[in-house]
Amino acid sequence: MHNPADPKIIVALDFPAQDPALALADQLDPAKCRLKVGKELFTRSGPALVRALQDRGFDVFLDLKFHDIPNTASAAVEAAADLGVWMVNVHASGGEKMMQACRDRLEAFGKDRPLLIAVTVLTSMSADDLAGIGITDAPEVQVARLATLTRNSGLDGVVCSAQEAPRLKAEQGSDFQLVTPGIRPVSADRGDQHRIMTPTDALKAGSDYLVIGRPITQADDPLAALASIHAEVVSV
Ligand SMILES: O=c1ccn([C@@H]2O[C@H](COP(=O)(O)O)[C@@H](O)[C@H]2O)c(=O)[nH]1
Repeated sequence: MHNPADPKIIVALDFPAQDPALALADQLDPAKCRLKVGKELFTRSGPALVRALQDRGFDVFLDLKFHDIPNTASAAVEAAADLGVWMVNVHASGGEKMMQACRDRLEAFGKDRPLLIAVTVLTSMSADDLAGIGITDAPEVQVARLATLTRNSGLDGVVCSAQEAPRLKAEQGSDFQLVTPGIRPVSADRGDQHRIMTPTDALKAGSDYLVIGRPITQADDPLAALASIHAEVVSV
């Protein structure tokens, strides 16, 4: 059910500089969406940009997908927590020891710690792409395997496709958070995304948060695009 205190839409600010990112943020309402800062924008604009978004009242998901040895990944997660982000992520394929080290490093932050989630199988990947890296299971099977590893490592949830949400909610429980990119309104271009779903179908399938980038940021009228998606999801 829709909870106005917990916006479900996370707008991916995939911009090459801070000016267009802040220009869009200045038109958005933190009560209606959260914001995601990924590799491109963070590499160009860094922690100052994250603080500028937080100063405007936004929860920030720092989507840097850390994947490294436990000591390095956990130190990076701690740095994200020091920044006061709402959510941070690692790659589940970094393994249980890496994920546990990241979770342990956040304990010192108590109730102020960010949500820690793990990427399972990128939503751009198909079964053929997985086979290309030596994984012959279907994407849904590999996602389910990594979700179990993630939950057993004590993390809060996973990044997956909404297509996998029904299975993950059944297997991992309703409290295990599902963050789903690959969201495409009916008429939107899928671009490089493979495992996609519409906003309404994703929420019905069990997604907790919808990550949406180009259908909003590349629209002729980004505000109208977001308003249309928002109107669609508040009625689910
Ligand atoms: O599996 C994943 C993990 C992360 N992403 C990120 O989400 C957004 C999606 O943007 P769109 O423009 O709506 O495709 C983007 O920042 C990705 O880095 C993902 O797509 N899939």
